[in-house]
Amino acid sequence: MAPPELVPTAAAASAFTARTASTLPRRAYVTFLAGNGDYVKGVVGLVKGLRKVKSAYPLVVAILPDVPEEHRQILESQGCIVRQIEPVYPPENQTQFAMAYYVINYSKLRIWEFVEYSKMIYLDGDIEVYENIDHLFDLPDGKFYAVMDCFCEKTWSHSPQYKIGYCQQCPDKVQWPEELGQPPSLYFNAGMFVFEPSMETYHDLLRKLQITPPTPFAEQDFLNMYFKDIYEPIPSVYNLVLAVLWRHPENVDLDKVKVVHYCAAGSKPWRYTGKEENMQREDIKMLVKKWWDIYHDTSLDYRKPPLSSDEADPLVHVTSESPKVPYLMTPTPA
Ligand SMILES: O=c1ccn([C@@H]2O[C@H](COP(=O)(O)OP(=O)(O)O)[C@@H](O)[C@H]2O)c(=O)[nH]1
Ligand SMILES: OC[C@H]1O[C@H](O[C@@H]2[C@@H](O)[C@H](O)[C@@H](O)[C@H](O)[C@@H]2O)[C@H](O)[C@@H](O)[C@H]1O
Ligand SMILES: [Mn+2]
Repeated sequence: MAPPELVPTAAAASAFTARTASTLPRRAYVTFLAGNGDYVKGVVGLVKGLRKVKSAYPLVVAILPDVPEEHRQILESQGCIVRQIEPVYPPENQTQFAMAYYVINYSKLRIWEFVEYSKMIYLDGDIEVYENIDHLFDLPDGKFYAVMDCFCEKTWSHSPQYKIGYCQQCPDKVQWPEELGQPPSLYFNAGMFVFEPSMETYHDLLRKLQITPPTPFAEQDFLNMYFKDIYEPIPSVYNLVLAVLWRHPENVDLDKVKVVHYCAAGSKPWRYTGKEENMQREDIKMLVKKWWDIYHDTSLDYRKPPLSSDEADPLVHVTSESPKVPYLMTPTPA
């Protein structure tokens, strides 16, 4: 039982509830952070980019336990909502992932348990939002929205698509040979997607993961299998997979791109050296500078909003007969 001096009056309680109900962000962006390395810079760049485009929704960061306290504090100081999650591992396997570290990306699946939000947009930490995309939250429920990937990079050299030069970005260039059966279903890049958290889906994902043999693109392959029937492609302006710039230049108008995904080898801005293939392209150098301009822009740093009147009043008028509701984080009276 909370001590009487801390139970708010009915008026304060209903004000709190009303404000919470109207302002509780039933929608949020969410990203994923693992390890004690430099991806935390990616997440800081992401939250500052969302602030620059005046997004109305917060950024939740699902962090693994191996993210150091110092990185958590950096994220909280930038206004992120930090949520610790437990790792998710695929079943025992001998799979060669396209990148060895992809095995940690299965932990992304934990975001389906963030059911305090009705709709979320997942963004990798190596993504930057350059134009407001809040309108994607209004897409109809019941579907899984994401941008189609590209199969032309060496990372796909294990696949039949790559071997015959087939890519969904240019389906008419190379016909899918009949002897290979059906062409592959539309396949999305899992660095950005619009989804609805749900405990039922969450438990089903984890259950199905344990009986699904892992494949080279780890959780991206798994999510494509799982959401195959409700996947809805959205335009590539919402997730420019950088390789498309040189693999399918006819499919890109950089002036219209809203979201850039720095997933090409050597393109992570905070690690950029310019040495890898394609990294000396003028458009890549421009996009890397664009990311750094946001990262270094102190005007985009988080500033706590001024407390509203009743929040500013350290002691919300309390009496003992008020209903018990979670009171504001008012400091205990001296
Ligand atoms: O050491 C790592 C590797 C990956 N990630 C997270 O997992 C996402 C997916 O990895 P990555 O973007 O490197 O994959 P890519 O899109 O380049 O294939 C990253 O964006 C980060 O959000 C992380 O936090 N730490
Ligand atoms: O764990 C698998 C990862 O697979 C995806 O990255 C790939 C994919 O985009 C390929 O098409 C590219 O060729 C490749 O460079 C890039 O790394 C997602 O971006 C990432 O979030 C994550 O799901
Ligand atoms: Mn990525």
